[in-house]
Amino acid sequence: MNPDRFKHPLQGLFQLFKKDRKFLLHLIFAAAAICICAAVNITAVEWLFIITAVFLVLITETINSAIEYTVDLVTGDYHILARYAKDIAAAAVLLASVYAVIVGMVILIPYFY
Ligand SMILES: Nc1ncnc2c1ncn2[C@@H]1O[C@H](COP(=O)(O)OP(=O)(O)OP(=O)(O)O)[C@@H](O)[C@H]1O
Repeated sequence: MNPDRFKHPLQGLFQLFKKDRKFLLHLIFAAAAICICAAVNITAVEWLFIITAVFLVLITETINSAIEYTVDLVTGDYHILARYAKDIAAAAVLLASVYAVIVGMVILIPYFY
């Protein structure tokens, strides 16, 4: 098995931790959500939804960062297509985050009322 198969993705994650504060922020929110879910003892199916939501946000943020690097590599100056590409990539993160908030609310609110 090629060791680079893991080496390069792990280097990518390291770069994300180093340069992308939003990725770290998402991780902190995810950790907080997971602690609350563990405290109220949610069901296995509910865990699946929470974990899916967490990974969806992290994956979209990862792809968003890759798109930002690629756009910056290709365009030095302002370009409307660069703006569209970055804004649309950011929109993917926003949609995933909205999904995560909805899932969190639907699952957690009943535990508090
Ligand atoms: N080369 C460019 N040409 C036109 N608009 C750009 C360009 N680079 C960035 N922008 C605009 O500025 C915004 C912020 O871009 P930036 O590269 O700073 O990413 P960011 O602040 O890390 O964004 P995100 O919140 O999506 O991670 C983009 O969403 C886009 O609207």
